[in-house]
Amino acid sequence: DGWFREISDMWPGQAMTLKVNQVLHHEKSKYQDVLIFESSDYGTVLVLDNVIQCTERDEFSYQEMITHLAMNVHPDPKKVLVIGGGDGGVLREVVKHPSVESAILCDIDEAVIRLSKKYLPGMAVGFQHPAVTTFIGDGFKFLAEKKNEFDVIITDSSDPEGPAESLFQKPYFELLYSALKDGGVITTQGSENQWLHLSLITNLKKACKEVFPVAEYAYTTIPTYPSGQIGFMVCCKDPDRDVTKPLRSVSPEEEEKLYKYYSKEIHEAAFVLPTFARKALR
Ligand SMILES: NCCCN[C@H]1CC[C@H](NCCCN)CC1
Repeated sequence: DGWFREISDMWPGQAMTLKVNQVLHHEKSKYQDVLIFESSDYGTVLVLDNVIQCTERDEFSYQEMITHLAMNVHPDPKKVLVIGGGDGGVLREVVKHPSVESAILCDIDEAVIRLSKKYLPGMAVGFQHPAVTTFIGDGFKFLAEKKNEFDVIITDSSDPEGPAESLFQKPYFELLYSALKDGGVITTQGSENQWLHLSLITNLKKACKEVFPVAEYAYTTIPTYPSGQIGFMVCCKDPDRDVTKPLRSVSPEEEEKLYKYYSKEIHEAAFVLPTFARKALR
């Protein structure tokens, strides 16, 4: 009947539905089902294994926050790694920082990169920057060979059910820790939000705290993710770093040129949780 329904046991009894004007592409890649459709009101939509990954209308919320919550709490990020992120949106945000000399992306599925370049040019623009290098492969294996190499690592993955499952467990956070230089920062999509599976976030934060001295949970509002928001873990190797406040910021005028969602006020507000969530994540 012309509607896409995001039904999943990860968010029982609820489902975002988007009106479909036209299916643009649908294929089974080596790893997942890839669907791209033109929606009536959210622009082009990328769906993997029936889970909404991003829509043109609201992707900036997620891409900006998962990137700048990390980049702006590092004093001078030169070398950045993105695990996942095959649609290019996070890369687009990373290269907004003049300090970046090298931005490397490792995504397991070439289909996501290929199809994003064709159907999501506003995000895939990130691949065009001269500082960007792209690898196709398993981020877990890629990281295992990297020691003391990156200032910031952003894990922009799909959800725990599917090819990204290993990116939500403690061994992965240990790999991240050893791939980071001193003072390095990571962000990872928090797999759920405070309205859904608070226990998942509690476990994720516990796993992060066993590896990183600093691990804080932040969230952003985004209409097309379940319950209209998504959380992030923000972790740092430096025990004295307060990740809830940006180390670097630009003027409000400059912010309005650089960002559509992020600001230094939003950075701090993102870590302020409602009482029920604050108690659960203590
Ligand atoms: N660059 C955008 C990729 C988006 N990554 C994820 C896609 C799935 C989405 N599920 C939200 C449902 C709760 N897990 C979280 C972000």
